[in-house]
Amino acid sequence: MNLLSAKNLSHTFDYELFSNISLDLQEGESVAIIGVSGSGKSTLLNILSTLLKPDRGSVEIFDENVSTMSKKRLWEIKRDEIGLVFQSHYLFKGFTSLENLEVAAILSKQEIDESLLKRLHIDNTLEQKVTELSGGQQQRVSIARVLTKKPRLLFVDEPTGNLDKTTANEVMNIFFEYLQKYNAGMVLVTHDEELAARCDKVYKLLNKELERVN
Ligand SMILES: Nc1ncnc2c1ncn2[C@@H]1O[C@H](COP(=O)(O)OP(=O)(O)OP(=O)(O)O)[C@@H](O)[C@H]1O
Repeated sequence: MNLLSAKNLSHTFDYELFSNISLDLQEGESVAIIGVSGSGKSTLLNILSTLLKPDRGSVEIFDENVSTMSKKRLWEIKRDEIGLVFQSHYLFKGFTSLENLEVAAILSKQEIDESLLKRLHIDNTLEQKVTELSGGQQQRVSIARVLTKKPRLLFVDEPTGNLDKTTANEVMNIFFEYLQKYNAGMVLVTHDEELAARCDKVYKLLNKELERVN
């Protein structure tokens, strides 16, 4: 089964960003998308993660077409199976770290993994309001929150932007271990070619096409 299968996607804002691009993602697989600023990487990620409807083409998740599935099914998939790690964290601002994690745990009926909090070095921030944390700490709380719900699909946009190199590597290790443990898949958008090279496949968005480079 494909976790994700996108076929012949095209999208235009002020200009055509890409046309006729296709991408598949298997269980346990990681795919990186690189490309210059403005080439449409984040737009593509938004389409793959069901946040944005493509002008043309289709996205299938677990072999089900997103554009024809019921609203209820799409909502379930978004709630339980899609994990978004974007630069803007969308944490609940008046809440502590722990409360943010508890919301995810309750909604998805999953347990908070304390060893994950230790590895992300946020186990000592649990009682603090997230607004009192540094950008890098907030980013790690948002990563912990996403992984708490145990999604099968991770969509990750520049996940290590706020982090020093050692922490960034540890975060990527956590993602890769997660993919193996839960048979999940990850689409990673990044400018960092070193980071991209750790993925199973690397594509470049260039001249409106998605070209496999690694
Ligand atoms: N909602 C929107 N409405 C109109 N134009 C948009 C919208 N979102 C993105 N764009 C435009 O589409 C183009 C591609 O943006 P996108 O964020 O997908 O590129 P990117 O490759 O991710 O860039 P970066 O690497 O700088 O994050 C840009 O010109 C941007 O202004």
